[in-house]
Amino acid sequence: MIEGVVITPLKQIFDERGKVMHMLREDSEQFIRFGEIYFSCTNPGAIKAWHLHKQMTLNYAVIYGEIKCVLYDDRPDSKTRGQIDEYFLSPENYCLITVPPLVWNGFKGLGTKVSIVANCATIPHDPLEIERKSAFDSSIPYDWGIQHK
Ligand SMILES: Cc1cn([C@H]2C[C@H](O)[C@@H](COP(=O)(O)OP(=O)(O)O[C@H]3O[C@H](C)C(=O)[C@H](O)[C@H]3O)O2)c(=O)[nH]c1=O
Repeated sequence: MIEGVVITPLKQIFDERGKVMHMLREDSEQFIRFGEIYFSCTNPGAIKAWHLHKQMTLNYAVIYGEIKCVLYDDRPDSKTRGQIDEYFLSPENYCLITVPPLVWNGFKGLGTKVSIVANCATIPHDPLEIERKSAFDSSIPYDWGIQHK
């Protein structure tokens, strides 16, 4: 796992009316501070990548649909420099993925419906603290196409 990334399994509480999905509480080990929560909705097959936040710690949970979330570490001082990690996130694999600043991240919508990624972030959205690259930028060694094995 990329240095500084934390995966926390999350609880869902079901009853005949529906369910409650946990996400983040102030007494969680992963809680740093509250900046903003927003929901990124991704169409099937769409790729939202690459983003790098210079200051924001991300806390992602996929509350609906399914995404492939990909992380790439190019931090010069990181023990996991050069590593790519893939996570398949959905209510069926319901967890919080905490991503520290300076780790490249992106995701692709899977399945046949819109996917909703909640981000409970440590600072409010600020376009000036985000760096972006095309999903197909050759400086990141990742192919977003489906890999048939
Ligand atoms: C998040 C946000 C976005 N915007 C504007 C900026 C763009 O004009 C437009 C789409 O934003 P963006 O291309 O950044 O959307 P996503 O690719 O879904 O990414 C966003 O959601 C994923 C999960 C990330 O964590 C990104 O950091 C976050 O930016 O909404 C705002 O005006 N306010 C906001 O709070």
